[in-house]
Amino acid sequence: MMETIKVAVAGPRGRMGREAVSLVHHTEHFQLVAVIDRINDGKDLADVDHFSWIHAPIYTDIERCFRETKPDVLIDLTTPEAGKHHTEIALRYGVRPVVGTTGFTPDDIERLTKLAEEKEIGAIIAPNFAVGAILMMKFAQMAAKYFTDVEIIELHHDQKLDAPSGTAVKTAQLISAVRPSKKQGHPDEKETLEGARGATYDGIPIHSVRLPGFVAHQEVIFGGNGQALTIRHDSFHRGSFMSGVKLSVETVMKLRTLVYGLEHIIE
Ligand SMILES: NC(=O)C1=CN([C@@H]2O[C@H](COP(=O)(O)OP(=O)(O)OC[C@H]3O[C@@H](n4cnc5c(N)ncnc54)[C@H](OP(=O)(O)O)[C@@H]3O)[C@@H](O)[C@H]2O)C=CC1
Ligand SMILES: O=C(O)C1=N[C@H](C(=O)O)C[C@H](O)C1
Repeated sequence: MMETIKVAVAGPRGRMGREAVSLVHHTEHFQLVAVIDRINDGKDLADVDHFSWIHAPIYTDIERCFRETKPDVLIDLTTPEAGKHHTEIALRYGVRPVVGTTGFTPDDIERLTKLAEEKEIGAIIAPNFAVGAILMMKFAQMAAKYFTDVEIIELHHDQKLDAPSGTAVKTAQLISAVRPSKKQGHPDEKETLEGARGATYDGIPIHSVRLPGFVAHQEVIFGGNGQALTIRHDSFHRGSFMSGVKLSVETVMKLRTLVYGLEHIIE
C-alpha cells in the first residue's frame, strides 16, 4: 500500500487549482489537508462554489496553514508573485513545493534552488505538466541539433497574466542549450511596427497569441534549406495537466533538490 501524502493546494478557485483540488480529492493515497486562498479565511472549502462535496480548511495565511496542517507537499497554481512567495515559505517550513505557476525568472529559479539545497528538501517547478508538452520540448531540443533556425509561437486563453508562457521560455532554454547562440533573420532587418518580430530568448523569437476559446498551445517551427519542421502541442482542457501534477507530487517526496522542468522526470 502507498503511504498517504498530505497535500495543500494554493489557488483552489482558479482554473488549474479547481482541477488540482479534484485530483487530490480523488487520489486514494493523497489527502487534501488545506487550501490557501486570498479570501474565505476560516471557511470550509465545501462552503465555496464548485466544491460542495470536498472538505478542507481555507487559510489566507500560508504560515499558519503550514503550522496547523503540516502538509508534505504544496501544489501552487496562483500568480507569479504569490507563487514565488509561497514556494519560498514552503521550503522554509519543510513543505515540498510542486509549482505549476509560471512567470519565474532564471534568478528566481536559482535562488529557490539554493534554498532547497540548503534545506535538503525536494521541489519541482514545472512550466508545463502535460506529457505531450514535455515531449514537444524534448523533440524541439533534438531537432535544434539539425536545424539552427527556429521560432516559437505560443497560443493561450486571453486571461493569462504572463507572456511569454513558461513553456515557451523553457523550450527556448532547452534549444539554446544545444545550439550555438545566433541572431536569426536578416542582419539589417527593421521592425516598422514595434514588436513585429516578437520577443527573443538567446536569439530565438517567441510570439505570444492571446485569444478567447484557446487553452494552451504551442508550435515550434524550424526552417532549413528548402524544408520546414513544425512541432505542435495542444492542451484542449486542463485535465491534460493532471497526470503530470500527480506524478510530481509522488516524485517530489523522493527528491532532495529542486527540479526545474518535468523533462528531468519524464525521461
Ligand atoms: N504548469 C502547468 O502545466 C500549468 C501552469 N499554469 C499556470 O498556473 C497559474 C494559474 O493558472 P490559472 O489557474 O489559469 O489562473 P487563475 O487566474 O484561474 O487562478 C489563479 C488563482 O490564484 C488565486 N490567487 C492569487 N493570489 C493568491 C494568493 N496570494 N494566495 C492564494 N491564491 C491566490 C487567484 O485568486 P483571485 O482570482 O481571487 O485573484 C485565482 O483563484 C498560472 O501561472 C499559469 O501560467 C496553468 C496551466 C498549466
Ligand atoms: O496559463 C496557462 O494556461 C498555462 N500556463 C503554462 C505556461 O505558461 O506555459 C502552461 C500551459 O501553457 C498553460
